Amino acid sequence: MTNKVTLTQFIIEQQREFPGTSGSFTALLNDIATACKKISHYVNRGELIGVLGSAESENVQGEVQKKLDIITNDIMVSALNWTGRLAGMASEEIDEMIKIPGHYPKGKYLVAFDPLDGSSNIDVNLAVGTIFSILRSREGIDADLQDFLRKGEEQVCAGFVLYGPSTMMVLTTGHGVNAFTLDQDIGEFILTHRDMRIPEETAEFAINMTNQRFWEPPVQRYIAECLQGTEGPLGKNYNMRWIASLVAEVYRILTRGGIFMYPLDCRNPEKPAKLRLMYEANPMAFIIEQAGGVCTTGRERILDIKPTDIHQRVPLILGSKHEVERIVRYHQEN
Ligand SMILES: O=P(O)(O)OC[C@H]1O[C@](O)(COP(=O)(O)O)[C@@H](O)[C@@H]1O
Ligand SMILES: [Mg+2]
Ligand SMILES: [Mg+2]
Repeated sequence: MTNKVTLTQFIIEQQREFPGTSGSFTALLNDIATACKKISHYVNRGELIGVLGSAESENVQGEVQKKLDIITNDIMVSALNWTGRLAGMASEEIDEMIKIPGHYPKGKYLVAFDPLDGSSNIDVNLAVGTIFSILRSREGIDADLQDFLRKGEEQVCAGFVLYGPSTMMVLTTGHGVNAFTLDQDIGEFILTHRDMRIPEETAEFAINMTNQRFWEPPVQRYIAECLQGTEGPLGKNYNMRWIASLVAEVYRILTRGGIFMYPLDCRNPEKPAKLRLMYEANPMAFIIEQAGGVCTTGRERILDIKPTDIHQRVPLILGSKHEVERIVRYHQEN
């Protein structure tokens, strides 16, 4: 690769299109990239440094935390809270909104993040990731909950880092989707995938089939039709994947198309969905739409949802345009 473009160079180039930008956004992205490089180090070393396994504690979601859920959360918080670029943070692993300590300056951005996505995979050495969503806030003032509870439509940036065979950052600032591969030799994220586009057609779906009996009729119908293959109304044979890691599923869909579903289910009326709006669904929806895909609950565009809680859960259906639109139609017909 002749001319290696680093993440910093790429963002500065993009920012040049907006006269008057202060550079604090570029600096914030570099802070996040530095934190994720550190996380990549920990994830890569695993039991060599004794970080695998359970932490025997529960998070606000009622999930037993992995040691790395806590370690990656601390890495993100300590990389971001002192920089003067943030007015507040929110994390999957912390109950309340995270305030910037009093003695640090307050900035004009908010970051909501899932420090370790796909955490059930970490002990079995499968792909995991970090997901982040950036919103603007009132500069120099401690953010409050209302500053956070804004539609995904208002995000200024969304991204995720995939810790897979290679470590990659996927990013959008509302001008398309680009991916960067971490060059471990120089410790830089290098632009390797420019302007990623999701194919509109697909014959590959991802869903946790073991939840089938809890799904609503539109999803039951769609999956039944996929399984009928060429003999069925969809007239083509489908393939199935389930990695149990949202970041890995979304990266696959960005690369070769597909549809991912964690739909509404009737198992527990208190918890009708699994994935979280602020730091899973919203950032992925921004990325998917910027790459030409569609992202919905089945009934509502994810980016139009007005959040009511930092840890709110939503049904999530995303991917190739024509396939997701079919499922939205099935919900309307139902
Ligand atoms: O274990 P299940 O039900 O298959 O769910 C897998 C899903 O849960 C998640 O692991 C939830 O994310 P966390 O690991 O951050 O809690 C997603 O990445 C993944 O898509
Ligand atoms: Mg997650
Ligand atoms: Mg997580």
